[in-house]
Amino acid sequence: MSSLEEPLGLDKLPSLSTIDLSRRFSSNRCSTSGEDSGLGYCWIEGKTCGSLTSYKEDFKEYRREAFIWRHHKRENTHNESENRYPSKHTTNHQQNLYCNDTGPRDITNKIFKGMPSYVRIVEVGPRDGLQNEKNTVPTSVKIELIHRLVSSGLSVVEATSFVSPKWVPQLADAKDVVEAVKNIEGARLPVLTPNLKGFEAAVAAGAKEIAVFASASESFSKANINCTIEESLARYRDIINSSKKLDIPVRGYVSCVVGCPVEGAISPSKVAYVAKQLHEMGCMEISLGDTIGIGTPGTVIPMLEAVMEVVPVEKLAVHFHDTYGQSLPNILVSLQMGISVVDSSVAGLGGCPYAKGASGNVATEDVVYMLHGLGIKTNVDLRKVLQTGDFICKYLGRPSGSKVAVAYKM
Ligand SMILES: CC(C)(COP(=O)([O-])OP(=O)([O-])OC[C@H]1O[C@@H](n2cnc3c(N)ncnc32)[C@H](O)[C@@H]1OP(=O)([O-])[O-])[C@@H](O)C(=O)NCCC(=O)NCCSC(=O)C[C@@](C)(O)CC(=O)[O-]
Repeated sequence: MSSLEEPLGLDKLPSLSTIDLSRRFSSNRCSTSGEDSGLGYCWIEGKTCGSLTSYKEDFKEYRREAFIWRHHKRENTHNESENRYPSKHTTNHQQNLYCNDTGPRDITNKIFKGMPSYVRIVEVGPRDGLQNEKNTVPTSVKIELIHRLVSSGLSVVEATSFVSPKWVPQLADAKDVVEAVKNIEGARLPVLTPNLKGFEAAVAAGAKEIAVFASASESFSKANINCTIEESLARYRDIINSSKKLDIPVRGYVSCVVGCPVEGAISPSKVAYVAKQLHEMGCMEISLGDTIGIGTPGTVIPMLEAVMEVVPVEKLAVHFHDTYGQSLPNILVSLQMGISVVDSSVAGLGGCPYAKGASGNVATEDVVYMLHGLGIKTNVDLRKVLQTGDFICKYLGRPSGSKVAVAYKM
């Protein structure tokens, strides 16, 4: 059985016994019989039943309970995009994609208490995803990537950076990109600016939302933007003063919130200090970046606790690079702590050119798959994100960094 067919083992998680129906996902039970188009029957009582007949028995047994939930889900998915559910041509793995969308929303167990019902995904692929690419990606490809990401339902797509082309040659076409996408409807298209020069260039090109980026590590601040943390905060106060006059919202990033490629572990109090400064100067949201992807829930939780002491949780976002494969558990604990904005990159693209060893961001496809599996809404069409990841990976000539994308193609 492929890994995707392994039961999720939800019944093995601690204290899950309180769930009336500890349901287990198994792809061989996602029938395409059409008996129930896609709802409710992918989660079967935690019984091992491999055959179709036992599935049918299970299904009858839960049809009643599932009815209310199925009816509710159907209402919610009424206006979802077409081809939402498996057809007879759908492969087994592709079925999983649809079945996973039926994750039991009514998870009552305490470990899921307080989880958001909706998570906003901030797609950073066109910026963070491409900035580290060695070979120049044509402007036309970047523009198509942004269009495709927006059409998948992502409501925030970070488009580019207005930084020195000497420092980040890949994004030297920032002006052309913004001029080409600025009128796209249905999504916010923020751009990074490290100083007033970049801010003015971004506004002139038509940018309507800005992101500034400080660091909790002095060494990384110097390496990345050639100034100290305090100097960067002073620059950002100037940007925010200008942005307020133009009614342009500004997001603030804090990089190296867990570790720094030079200094190693970063203290949560330092992260909290920088986040507080950005919040108090007027950033509408603070994204906490594990730039080199070394965080685990064991280090992310204390960092978030420290930051949440000084910045309201609803103003926070998390931004995990996936170097050690810890992004999804880090995101899960972040959600459990009340955060509901998650940054990710299509196909897991990305990495900061000034953070040695930083791998790509967590893949948008994998984040959406996990969230939908928890019954958390994202308004994102996973199939379209997969197609977009396929598009950019084909252009870059390399496999996707998304596990869901790899499984989906099997
Ligand atoms: C900030 C600077 C410019 C300082 O660089 P500097 O050398 O100190 O700047 P300068 O003021 O001395 O100017 C040097 C040259 O750059 C030009 N310049 C100056 N500013 C700009 C501008 N905005 N746009 C375009 N050009 C600019 C300026 O005009 C001058 O041009 P020259 O006279 O040499 O021809 C440089 O260090 C820089 O561009 N750094 C950006 C690096 C970067 O983008 N890193 C990746 C960001 S990702 C990240 O930070 C992490 C994040 C956000 O993803 C979250 C996470 O993962 O943790």
